[in-house]
Amino acid sequence: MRLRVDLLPHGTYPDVVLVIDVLRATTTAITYLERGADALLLTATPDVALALRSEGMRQDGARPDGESTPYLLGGERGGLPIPGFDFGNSPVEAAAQNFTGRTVVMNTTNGTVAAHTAAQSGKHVFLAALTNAHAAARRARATATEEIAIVCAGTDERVGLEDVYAAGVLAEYLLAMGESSIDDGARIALTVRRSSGNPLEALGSSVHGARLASLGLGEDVRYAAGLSTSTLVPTLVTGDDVPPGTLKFIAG
Ligand SMILES: O=C(O)[C@H](CS(=O)(=O)O)OP(=O)(O)O
Ligand SMILES: [Mg+2]
Repeated sequence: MRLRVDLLPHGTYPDVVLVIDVLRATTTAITYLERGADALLLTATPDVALALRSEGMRQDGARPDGESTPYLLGGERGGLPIPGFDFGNSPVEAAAQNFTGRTVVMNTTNGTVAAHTAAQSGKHVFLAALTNAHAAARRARATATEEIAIVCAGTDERVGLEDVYAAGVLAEYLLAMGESSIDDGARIALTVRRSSGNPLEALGSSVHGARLASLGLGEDVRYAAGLSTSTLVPTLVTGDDVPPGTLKFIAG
């Protein structure tokens, strides 16, 4: 088995891909499914998300529960909610809601883009964060036949300490589960994990963690630092019901 860590999304992925965007997209995605969402649709652009909702309203009309569409929109630009969306990209906000029976359509600056890159070639694509680290590692190990690629989303095409740290946590778990050859990306991630303190210290010291704190979103950083608080692993599925320009993830 090969274990590979890409510090930014690039290249092609022949087998299993774990996409990480700890702050905050994959942490928030896990939370939506934890809070009962039927599915997540990760869109390529905000416009695809807005068009989906308009189309859903046109087709469905009013639903019996008084809601006009099964779609709820979550996402951000510059860390703040996108105009016309229902939610930002906050796991704390998501954890306070009940999404039963709803599909959450997500678009974010980095995480949803990384998922689209991974899905272009990956055979099995999962979303991972610190909050589901152990379950995601187990799932990857059980699924892979040749390679596990951990793909860090980064921020605006720059490497993010929070994602590399989480990749190191996943790599540690994976190496404890069986032998693998590891690339230099995995060595870097393991070194960062071992030298950056506990999860909250690591996330808090990252540029993006500090930026979120300055936006008043420090509670999201604290939430994202919760290690293996969930056993849920968002899993990419395909099928005729997946709208163009989106990736569908369900709870696995
Ligand atoms: O919401 C986030 O934390 C970031 C947004 S940004 O880096 O502040 O623009 O988005 P994500 O896609 O979750 O990295
Ligand atoms: Mg991020």
